[in-house]
Amino acid sequence: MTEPIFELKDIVVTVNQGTPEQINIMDHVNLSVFPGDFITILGSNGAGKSTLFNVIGGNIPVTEGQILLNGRDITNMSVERRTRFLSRVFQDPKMGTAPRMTVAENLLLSEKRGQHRGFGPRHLKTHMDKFHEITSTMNNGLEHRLNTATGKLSGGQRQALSFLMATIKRPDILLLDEHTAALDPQTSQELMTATNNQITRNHLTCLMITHHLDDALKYGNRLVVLDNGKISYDISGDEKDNLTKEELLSFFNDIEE
Ligand SMILES: Nc1ncnc2c1ncn2[C@@H]1O[C@H](COP(=O)(O)OP(=O)(O)OP(=O)(O)O)[C@@H](O)[C@H]1O
Repeated sequence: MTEPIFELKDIVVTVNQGTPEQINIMDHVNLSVFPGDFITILGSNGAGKSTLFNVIGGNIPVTEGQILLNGRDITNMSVERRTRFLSRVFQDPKMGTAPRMTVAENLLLSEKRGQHRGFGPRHLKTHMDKFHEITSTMNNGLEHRLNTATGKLSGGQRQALSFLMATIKRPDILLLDEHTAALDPQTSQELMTATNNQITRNHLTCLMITHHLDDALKYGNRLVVLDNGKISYDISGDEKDNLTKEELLSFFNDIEE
């Protein structure tokens, strides 16, 4: 049987400890992520979606429980060290890219992450063919803007660039934090299509927070619903493929009761 690439074991995050406002914002969460899983994550406002990503990314410490990467305990590993195997794309197009640097320079920065050498113009030149190839897969004209400052791109192009920067080194885990939410509906759908193509083609392991029920149903092999700091549904395979929007909505009705 395939072993999980990443595991959350009985994770508890308690805030305001020792005060009357003490509360578990992550409440005994167990999640095993398998290689190639593409998990869509839904939950009402305040359900704990960002907390889940912050736990995985090491941005907030856990109060109880264990985090494993390929069976190795990384519970107390720093955010910086986790970036060796983990990439995250945020909702805000301004995050993740340096505005004054060109598209190609931003890509080179990601390509060379963790290295001390290889940022000069000569290095950039040797990478241009590759950068042209990968940007053209996003189907939004980014390949024609390799020498444009990132701050001058459209929001959709900038998010596409953030996505490419996050995946260029093929992370073990990719976290998409509502990465299409700040875009207009059409651009959002175009980026979602390109995202899905990249993930499936490259067999990336990905967790994606979304507020769109349709996207949560359409994409991925697995769907997780969070409620009140707990995982209330975790379905995959045929069960997910056969899930209707009405059934999915009923999960939320259950939640809100
Ligand atoms: N540092 C903190 N101190 C106290 N409460 C917190 C803290 N961080 C998060 N919370 C609370 O934990 C709950 C979960 O928050 P979280 O941001 O993870 O939800 P979310 O599902 O991402 O919501 P949204 O969809 O609104 O972004 C919320 O009730 C939030 O107010």
